[in-house]
Order: sequence, then C-alpha cells, then structure tokens
Amino acid sequence: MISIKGLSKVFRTKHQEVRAVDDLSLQIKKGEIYGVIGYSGAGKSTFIRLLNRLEDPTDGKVTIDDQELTSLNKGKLREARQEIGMIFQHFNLLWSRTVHDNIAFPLEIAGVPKSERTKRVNELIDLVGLSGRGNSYPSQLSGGQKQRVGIARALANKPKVLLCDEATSALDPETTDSILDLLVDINEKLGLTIVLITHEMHVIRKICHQVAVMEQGKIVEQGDVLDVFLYPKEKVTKKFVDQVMGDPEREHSLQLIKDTYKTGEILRLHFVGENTNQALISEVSRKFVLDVNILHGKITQTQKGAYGTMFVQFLGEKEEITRAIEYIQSTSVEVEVSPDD
Ligand SMILES: Nc1ncnc2c1ncn2[C@@H]1O[C@H](COP(=O)(O)OP(=O)(O)OP(=O)(O)O)[C@@H](O)[C@H]1O
Repeated sequence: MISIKGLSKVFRTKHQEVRAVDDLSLQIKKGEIYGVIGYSGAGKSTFIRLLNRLEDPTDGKVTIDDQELTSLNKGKLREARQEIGMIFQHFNLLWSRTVHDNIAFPLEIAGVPKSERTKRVNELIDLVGLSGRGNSYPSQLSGGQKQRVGIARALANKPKVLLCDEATSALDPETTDSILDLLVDINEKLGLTIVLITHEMHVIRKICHQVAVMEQGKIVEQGDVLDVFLYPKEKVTKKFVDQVMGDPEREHSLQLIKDTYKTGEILRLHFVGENTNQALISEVSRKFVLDVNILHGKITQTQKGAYGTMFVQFLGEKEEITRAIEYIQSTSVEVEVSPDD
C-alpha cells in the first residue's frame, strides 16, 4: 500500500549539510500499524512529514496505493492529502473553535455541505469517545481528550492512512494507553493503515504489527514486532527492547539463578506468540507429580501475542521432571535446561 524507495532529505544550512533521512526504503501493507522508533535526531519527524509531503524530498519516491505522491503538482497533492490524516504530539487544534468545529474544519475545506458535515462530525465524536463534548473548547479538555479531537479531525475525510507524529508523547502513561487502545480500535474497525513515529518502545509493543528502527536517517533494523523483540540484532534495538523488558541475560542468567536455587531442576521457558504462561504452568503441575515454583519472569503482550522469559524450578522425581520437560518441548514454548555442573 505504501511504498517508499530511496527516500532522502538533506537540510542545507549556511555552515553544514544534514542528511535527516538517508536513502530509506520501506513497504507498508494495507491495514498494518507500522511503527518507526528512534532517538531524538534520528530523522523520524522528517520521515513522517515526507509521507504527506509536508516536507519535499531531496531524492526518492513515496507511492500510496499506486499514486506517486512525490510527483504530484500542488492541486493534485491537496486532493491526495485528504486521504492521509495526521495527528501531532501537541494536537495542533484551533483554540477558538469548539470540538465540533475543529472536527468540521477539514470537511469545510473539502466543501462538504453543512448538513452532511454535522452528521459526520457527530459520528466521529461518538467514534472517539467524546459524546456530549461537542460544544467544549480545547482549553476545557484534558490532554487525552484533545488528542481524541485530533484523531477525529484526522479521520474526517475518511483517509486511507493515518500518520501519528509522537501522538502520545505529551500524555501520562494511563492516558497514553487509552489513546493507543483507540488507535487499535480504529485500525480494526476501519481497516485504516497507521504509520507512527515514537521514541517509546512501549508504544511499539502495545499496538504495532511491524517496526523499523531508525538511526542517523537510516533504517537499521525492521520486521515483525515479536521477532524484533525476541531477536534484536542492532545495539540500538537492544536498548529499546530493554526499555520494556529489562535485560534478562544480564540480570538473570540461567547459571546465576541455578547458583541461587540449588535444588531441583531450573528451567528457562521462552514464550513466543499465543501461549500464556499461566495456562502452561498450571497444566504441568496438574499433569505431573511435581512442585513448580515460579522464580522470576517477565511476560509481555504484543499485538502478535504474548512473549517473554520465565525461570521455574521443578521439584520431584527425576523421571517425572524429564517427562514434564518433554511435554513442554512438545508445545511451542522453548525450554532451556540448566547446564550440568
Ligand atoms: N528544517 C530543518 N533545517 C535544518 N535541519 C533540520 C531541519 N529539520 C530537521 N533537521 C535536522 O535533521 C535531523 C533529524 O531531525 P528530526 O526532527 O527528523 O529527528 P527526530 O528523530 O524526529 O528527532 P526529535 O524526536 O528530536 O524531533 C536533526 O539533526 C535535525 O537537526
């Protein structure tokens, strides 16, 4: 759906040249939530602004649904932009207009008649959970509510793509989660493709299907969110994964745990995808004559299922422990047995 090829943006100032986006290529599928993560200065904002040509590229192409955005003249670009909604970190609302009139604004520009506008705005107000607040002004709303107005306004012209520029960075964690839930809801209900940029791995973990990691204008790693969490390759990606998971290798190596718990069999279980920890653990203690102690673990939920690591201690007859391990090995949970001394 979105094809990005060899995209570059060079900013030239008097004294220097900055390659904010450097020969970047990506494919984003229809209906996907695609996250781009990077530290400050990586080039994320410039990248997302190139997707609707708020910034003109120095080089490269952006194609959305077979339409090459980068070759359009001003008139055609204005039409094409109606299919691309955008939300911002600081909401960018019109302070002198009510919630209703903020959402109606893009419809006015598109020349939608008043009666139709009112109907559409009311639908959008309900969709984003702001029923009853249509006559409020932005200054009377909380941050989360302001972003809901931003989302409703961005959806007014029924876009195919929603661009989110650090949309939750100004919000507290709880409000962030409620806005992320709303984005997932919209993605599922409307089949909308969402491209977001963020510096928070929590955002990627919670709602994205695919992730690209950006550093110095380039994509250094990309893939399925679960894969990137499980097998981060680049140093910068590992740092982002640690933001959410801590570093189990460093903090709790199997050997370290074994040195602490000297009896029974110590196992490390890797959960990937659908499995949830509780179901397997309770199944094992039901099926086998064993005492199972959960020692340490961190399982987290992504859009592609649960994943994480858990250390457990099995206490019981050796044969029974072996049978239990074989049973776990027959599921999709990976088992690592503590090395023999
Ligand atoms: N208009 C501009 N003129 C000159 N340099 C710019 C301009 N916009 C961005 N840059 C430079 O391009 C690089 C990438 O900036 P960009 O804002 O895209 O990064 P970012 O990852 O979004 O970071 P942040 O989250 O801090 O905004 C930076 O070195 C920045 O200084």
